[in-house]
Amino acid sequence: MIEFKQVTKTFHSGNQTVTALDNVNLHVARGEIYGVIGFSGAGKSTLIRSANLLERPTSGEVLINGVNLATLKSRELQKAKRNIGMIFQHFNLLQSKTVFDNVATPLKLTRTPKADIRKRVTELLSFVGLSDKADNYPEQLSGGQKQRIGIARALATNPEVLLCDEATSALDPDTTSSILQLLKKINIEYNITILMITHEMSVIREICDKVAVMEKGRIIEEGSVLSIFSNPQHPTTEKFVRSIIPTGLPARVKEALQQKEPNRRIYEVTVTGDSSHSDLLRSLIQTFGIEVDILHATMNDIQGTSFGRIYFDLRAEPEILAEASNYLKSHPLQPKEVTGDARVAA
Ligand SMILES: Nc1ncnc2c1ncn2[C@@H]1O[C@H](COP(=O)(O)OP(=O)(O)OP(=O)(O)O)[C@@H](O)[C@H]1O
Repeated sequence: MIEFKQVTKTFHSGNQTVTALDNVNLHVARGEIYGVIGFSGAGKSTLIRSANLLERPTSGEVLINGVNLATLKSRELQKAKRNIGMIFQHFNLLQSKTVFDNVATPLKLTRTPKADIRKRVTELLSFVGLSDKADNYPEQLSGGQKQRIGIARALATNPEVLLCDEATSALDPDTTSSILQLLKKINIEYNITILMITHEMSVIREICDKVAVMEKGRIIEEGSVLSIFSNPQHPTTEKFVRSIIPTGLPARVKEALQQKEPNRRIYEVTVTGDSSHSDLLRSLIQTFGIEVDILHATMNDIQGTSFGRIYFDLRAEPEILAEASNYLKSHPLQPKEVTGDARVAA
């Protein structure tokens, strides 16, 4: 649906060259909500603005439904752009126009008949829950209401794609949540593909299916939200995950990790929704007659699927521990021995 192929964008200011996008490849499938997260200056805005040609890539191509917008003539380009709605951090509403006229603007530009405009705007205002605000002006609305109007306007031309540029960054947590739920509703009811950029992991956690992490113009990690949250690989990704899910261990567990004893080994296992860690622990006890203790466990929830990390120790004679260790090496849950592991104990 949206495909970035080896996209590079450089800016020149004075005698300096900034590479805002550095050979970016990204694929957003139809119907997905795809989040891109990164710290300030990572290249997120440039990325999302390249999706509708607000920025033209220096090299590489962006395809929407297989079409590279940069190759279209102006008329076709206008038509293609109507298929891509966009909402902004600061809403970008026209202050001198009423709510109704703001939502109607894209339809007036396409010379839609008046009666059709009225029908569509009325429908959209009802969809975003603001039918009673049609005659108000933007300054009479709260931030959340302004964003709802921004969303209604973005949907006016029935787009297949919605781009969200830090759409909730100016809003308080409750309002953020209600706007995110509205975006989810749009995704489900209208089957609109959503590409959003944010610097808040909580936004990704609440509604995205997939996430890409950007740093210095590159995508450093991507995957399903569950896999990124439960098993981040890159230190920057880990930092984002830690920003909403504390991963620190209690002092007593850290202490235990540092003590090496011949009759004891400590393991860490990451579990998600359907993975059965109790089977793993039971089989250790039954097969090896081993003593198993859970030292610490964390559990979290992402869009209804739970995931977490369990630290357990095994106690037995060294030969039995060696056998159990071999068994664990080939176990599908891939428990990792962390006895004396300085990284985990830090
Ligand atoms: N028009 C421009 N001219 C020169 N440099 C630019 C321009 N737009 C972006 N840049 C630079 O490109 C890099 C990426 O910027 P971009 O705005 O895409 O990052 P971002 O991740 O969206 O950051 P933020 O969250 O702060 O908006 C930055 O170093 C920025 O200074």
